[in-house]
Formats: sequence, structure tokens, C-alpha cells
Amino acid sequence: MSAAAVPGLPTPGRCLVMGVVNVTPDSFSDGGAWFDADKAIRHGLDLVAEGADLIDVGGESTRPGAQRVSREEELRRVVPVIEALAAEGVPVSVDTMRAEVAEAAVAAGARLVNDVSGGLADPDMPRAVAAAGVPYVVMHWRGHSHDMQTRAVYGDVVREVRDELLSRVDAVLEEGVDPAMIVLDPGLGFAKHAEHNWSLLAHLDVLRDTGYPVLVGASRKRFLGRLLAGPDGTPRPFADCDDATVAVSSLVAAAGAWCVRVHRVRPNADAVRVAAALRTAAGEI
Ligand SMILES: Nc1nc2ncc(COP(=O)(O)O)nc2c(=O)[nH]1
Repeated sequence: MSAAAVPGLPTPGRCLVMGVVNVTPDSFSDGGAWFDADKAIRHGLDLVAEGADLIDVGGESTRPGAQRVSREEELRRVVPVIEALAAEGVPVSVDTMRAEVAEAAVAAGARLVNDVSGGLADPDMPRAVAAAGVPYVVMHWRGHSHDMQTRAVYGDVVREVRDELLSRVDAVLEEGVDPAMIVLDPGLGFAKHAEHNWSLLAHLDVLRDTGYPVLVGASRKRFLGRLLAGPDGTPRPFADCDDATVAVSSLVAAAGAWCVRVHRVRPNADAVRVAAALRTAAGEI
């Protein structure tokens, strides 16, 4: 299966690398580092220099337990950063659940809308994305972060996530989104415990075989820290989970993921190129 081409986005013939720029004071793994617009812009440019194909700009933390920020504050955080990066020719995605923020981001030059709620948080989002004519990441979600882990209950997580994602796809197609613009994402860590995340990664082919490109966001997430816990059971700190993130990137890229969403770009960019060499030798791409 060749690496999918999503309209308006780079098509390097390998798994893409999406660099994360959280313009937030409280994201779980880098909260506050890039809260200042100038620092965020600089960081985005640095990630591109390290090999990022896309820069994902978000203004609202989605870590478990996070409270929402106002629409005005989210706009204030992301629009200047998106504008500046797009002006430098950087392919930018906006990580938002709000239609109005997505519209403003696209007007500022964003080329993809990354909606962790898959259109559930704001009913206006699918129509806004359809009107904007940009690619749309539909992530698996079961409600806002403040209590989402109470909904981490599955019989067969792989089948249920696939089915719930495909029903979201049906809903957004109904609203006029072009199927060629759809990207799926299993939503690792969103209403999921560690075992759910591992099952979804182990069976990524189930989402891949829907025919939609698949984005995977495992970077620095809690389930990696738990896997790498010390002898006393203390989870590895987030920022020390970049090597495990690279391992996930190489494995999911080898399994046919369209893109990985990561905080550290250079090692993950190397990992997806190794996976591409392997898939090429196997005649898969
Ligand atoms: N598509 C997508 N977007 C996301 N946005 C934020 C986070 C939370 O992680 P962060 O706080 O490090 O950005 N994870 C995802 C994800 O897994 N997939």
C-alpha cells in the first residue's frame, strides 16, 4: 500500500512527521515552553529544520483533567503563530475542536484541521471544514478531558474505536466533507487506558485497512512512561519518553501509518525514513 496522498499536504512517499507546537501553559508534556508566540514560532521553524513535514499548532491543552479555555483565548494563542509559520511557507495544521478557531486558522494559512473530538465538540466543525476544503483529522474521542477517562470502558477496543470513528466519518461526510480529505486517528490516551493504547497500536492495520490515512499521536504519552517505570513503579517522566516515542514511530510507520505526531522531530524523522526503506525493500511502497 503506497503512502497516502492527502490534498495540499506534502507527499514524500513515506510516513509524515507532524511536529507539535502547543501554545499553552499547561499541556501535559511541554506545557508553557512555547506559550510565548515568538518562542512558539521559533520552535516551529526549528522543528521544520529538523525534518518536520507539518507543524501542529494547538492553543488548548487536552491532557486528562484539563479545563477548557475560552474561544477568544484560543484564537489569541494560535492565530499569530499560524500566520507567521504559514508566511514562512511552513505547512501548518491547527489542533482545535472549535469551528471558529478552525476557520480563523485556515484564513491565517493553516492547511489541515486536527480535531481531537472528530466533530463532536462543535457541531459546526464539519461544515466549517467542508467549506474550507482542507484535510480533516477525525480522532477517536469520548468526551472532554476533564472526565474522559471515566469512559475508557471497551469490550473490543480495536473494533469499537474503528466503528465509532467510521460513524463519525459518515456524519462528517453528511455535512459535506470530501472523503479524500479525511484522516483517522485512534486517539491514544483519550478515554483509553494503557492496554487500550497498546491494542490499538498492535492492530493499526484495522484502521489502515479502512483505506483512510492514519495519524498516530503517541509522543511522550503516559502509557509510555508507565511501560518504562522504574523499579519502584514510578513512571518515566514525559520528557524522558522520546526514545520510546521513536520506537513507536518506526513501528507504526512500518505498519503503514500516514503520519506521526511528535514533540521531538529529528529522531522520529530518521525512524520513519528507516521504516520507508524497509517497506520499499519489502515492495510495500
Ligand atoms: N490528532 C491528534 N491530536 C492530538 N492533540 C493533542 C494530543 C495530546 O498530546 P499533547 O498535549 O502532547 O499535544 N494528542 C493528540 C493525538 O493523539 N492525535
